[in-house]
Amino acid sequence: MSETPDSPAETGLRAPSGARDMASRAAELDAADPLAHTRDRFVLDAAPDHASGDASVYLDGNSLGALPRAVAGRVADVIAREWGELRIRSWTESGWWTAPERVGDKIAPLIGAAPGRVVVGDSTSVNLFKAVVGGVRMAGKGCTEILVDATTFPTDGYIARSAARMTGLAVRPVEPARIADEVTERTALALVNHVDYRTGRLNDLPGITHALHSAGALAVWDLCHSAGALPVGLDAHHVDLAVGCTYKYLNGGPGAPAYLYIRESLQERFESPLPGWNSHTDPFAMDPAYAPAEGIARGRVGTPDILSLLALEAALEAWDGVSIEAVRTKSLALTDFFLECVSAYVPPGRARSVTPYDHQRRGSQVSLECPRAGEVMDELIRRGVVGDFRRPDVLRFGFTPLYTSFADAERAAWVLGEVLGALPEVGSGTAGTGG
Ligand SMILES: Cc1ncc(COP(=O)(O)O)c(C=O)c1O
Ligand SMILES: Nc1c(O)cccc1C(=O)C[C@H](N)C(=O)O
Repeated sequence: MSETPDSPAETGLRAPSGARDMASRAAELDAADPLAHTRDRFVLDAAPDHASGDASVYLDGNSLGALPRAVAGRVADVIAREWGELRIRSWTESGWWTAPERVGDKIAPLIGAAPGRVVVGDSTSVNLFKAVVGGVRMAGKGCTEILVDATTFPTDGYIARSAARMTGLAVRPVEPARIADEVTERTALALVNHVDYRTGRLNDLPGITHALHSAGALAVWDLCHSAGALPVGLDAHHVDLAVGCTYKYLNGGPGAPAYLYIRESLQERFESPLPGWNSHTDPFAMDPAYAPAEGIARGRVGTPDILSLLALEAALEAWDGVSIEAVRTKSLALTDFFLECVSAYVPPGRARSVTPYDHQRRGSQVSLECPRAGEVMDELIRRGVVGDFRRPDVLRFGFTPLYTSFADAERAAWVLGEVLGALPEVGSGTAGTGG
């Protein structure tokens, strides 16, 4: 990995203390946790117990968030009453037609956006396409290139390359930390991941955005691994365009629709490359000539995926009375504590954290490099600790403050210590989830 470790925990893990005082510390931390009550808003296994392997610890909310309790009843009502009884009337009477903007306004405070700047619909990949092509169309005439985060999740790179081909620009991969030095007056925009999906590294959104603006380029952020895990501050940092999924820390469910943020002052100039009838100023005019809607609705394309969209809306109720700042505080405490438990339980030299120790650079996951990581994750899952594996050698553990407890973190580290301690005996199974 290209990451340079920056913490004691990353350079050599201490000998297993065997000390169960970490378990008592976890109990104390859980007792003092102001977000402990939100765990009941989710469907999860019973509290973890070292003596039995029955209950699982779910540390994969950075891939698929757990099911919020409010979702099943709401979806049942949408199906039985809104669809089953009201049928077509629900487009207006049940608020289906305006759901993309309404749900966008519910996500907005979590990513630091005022109302009217976020629209929900389509996948992350599709919204990346809208953002990148829309951004290039707003960039200066002499621009010849798009910068792409060299460590990006692959879909962003694929989409950026295709968008560049269509708009006649080149794509240049650049490490996020180098963007301020590499941006030039020929750069139309940079597409950057806020949190790196493999390492959990948090990129400097305010600094990179400022550097891009200073060179006259636009900043386009992928928030998949930060939205719902930490404050993003889109409006405060003058981000131009942003995109994110809702199935990770926002718990919207498998395939839940993504969202697009467009800075208010750019909305009038935003020309969607996918101008479907739902983004028309008067969709039911059925006008052959396209005229974009005012405001964020011009980020829409076609008919919204109502069942998933309304499941997401219900999922967002899990945030009632919760501030994103409180979530960030707990996220850092959880990842600190997990790293400490890993240091205590994992035999020296068996694993190395590639997640930055510095709070300013850390998202809400811990990634550990170790040999035979696929087999290790298979064994962890068999023993009830669900994280995931990314090739070739990364174990990922995601921490969702709304439902992850300190006891979860301690148990996961304990089981990891046992599995890595017995590494020669680990079977030669196949790769873990999502490899
Ligand atoms: C950073 C990032 N971008 C995009 C995606 C996926 O895009 P889509 O929702 O279109 O599958 C993911 C995860 O799947 C991701 O981690
Ligand atoms: N979107 C996913 C899916 O449809 C299936 C399995 C995993 C995913 C993921 O979200 C992967 C995730 N973005 C990652 O960080 O690796």
